Amino acid sequence: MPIIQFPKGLKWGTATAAYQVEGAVSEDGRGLSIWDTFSHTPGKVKNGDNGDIACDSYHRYAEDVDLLHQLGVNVYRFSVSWSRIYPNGKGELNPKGVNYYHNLIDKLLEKGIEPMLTLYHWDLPQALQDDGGWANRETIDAFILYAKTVFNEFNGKVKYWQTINEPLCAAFLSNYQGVHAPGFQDLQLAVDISHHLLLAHGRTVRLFRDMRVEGEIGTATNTTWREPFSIKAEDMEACKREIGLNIDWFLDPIIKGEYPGYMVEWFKKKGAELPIKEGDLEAIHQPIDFIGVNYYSGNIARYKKDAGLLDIENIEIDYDKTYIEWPIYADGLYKVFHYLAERYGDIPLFVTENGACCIDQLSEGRVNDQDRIKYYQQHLTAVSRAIESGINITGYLAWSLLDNFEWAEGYGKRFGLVYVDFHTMERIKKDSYYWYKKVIANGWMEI
Ligand SMILES: N=NNCCOCCOc1ccc(-c2cn(C[C@@H]3NC[C@@H](O)[C@H]3O)nn2)cc1
Repeated sequence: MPIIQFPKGLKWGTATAAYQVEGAVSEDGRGLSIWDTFSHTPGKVKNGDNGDIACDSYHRYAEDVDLLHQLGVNVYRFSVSWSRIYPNGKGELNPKGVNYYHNLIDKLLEKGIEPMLTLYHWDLPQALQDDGGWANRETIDAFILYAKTVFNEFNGKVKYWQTINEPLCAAFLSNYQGVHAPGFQDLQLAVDISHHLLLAHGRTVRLFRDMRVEGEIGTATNTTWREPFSIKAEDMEACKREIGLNIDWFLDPIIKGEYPGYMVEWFKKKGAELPIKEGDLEAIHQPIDFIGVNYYSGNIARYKKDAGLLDIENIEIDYDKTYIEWPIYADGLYKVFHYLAERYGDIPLFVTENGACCIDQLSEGRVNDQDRIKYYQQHLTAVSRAIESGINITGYLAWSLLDNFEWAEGYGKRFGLVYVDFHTMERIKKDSYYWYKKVIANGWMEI
């Protein structure tokens, strides 16, 4: 059986996010977030699911850290709930919220696990949304206050930091497609918010440097791949737009100091213009220590006039799909790595999310998720191919440690290495957990 060897220094871990796992939404002073509002709005989330309890990780974090320790990871990525720290987004600090994250981080460090802290994973305090949310530039100031507080509290304990998770989703799924909180459908609003999220990112990185916070700070970028259906210019340009909205739109301003012109023109044609003010691009254009790569899927695609935002249609016939209907296309991850290296140079790439949604049948206390194991084998092969090609990949985090609240899909879409019985909160290690544990321990995998 051939094996694939990984470099000794590659960091291994898993990832979660506050609203998806914590629960305890009204406990110890936490304020409401836009996802509390959105998930309690009828029709927004499948089965009427919400994050009120989720995986109850707020009370069970020690158990979760034990699962991480037994798994053998050296990094655990989680996010801080802004409205636990500042229940109204700014103003009065909530010490009990701060204390929860000290307890979580201390427990991780006790077990020799490096925390990777995401400052914003979509759960904007509702009080700030009531004042216009990310459409209001003043929300950026509130974010900087929040970031400063988190940096002050956890500097020295946390060595890996991420600013804003998947700004494509936070801007466009949330304000153009309208399928995520707060649920607007307005392209100009989405473009405005994408710019303000980049401003928040850049000013946070500047603050991180000015405060001399220890460690590394980076992004958490949606990535996807589109293989042109043909070599016709219209097909290739359509694919470039899809990849460009995921990657170029958010990383060019950070790394190159300018937006991708072809996308600026595309949005202008669609009636949306960037709200750039004097000094904005300089504020965004701050050196980062790594690009966080969140990859799930890709496919063949071609130009189709007036199809969606980007005049593109997916041709998915060549691929098996996961249970969330995303095509399985591991070669796309390999191409994303090369795309990032060619476009942005040798900035370290850290895979901060990759994983599969599977049906996951619990039978006699076991979940035989061979489909998820195969997904990981395929995508870790892409990681190894890229590393062997000279791409600077420093870590790999599986999404996710636990089955959790998968946003508008609710709890019916399971991504965890650990099965969660949402009636009892029992955690049950899936076969993929044991498989991943072996890969981490050995530093290689059989294929
Ligand atoms: N043609 N139009 N394109 C422009 C608009 O694209 C629409 C893009 O849709 C998308 C894009 C990305 C996702 C997605 C979901 N997850 C899983 C979560 N990641 C963070 C963590 O919380 C996980 O739960 N990762 N990525 C879904 C839908």
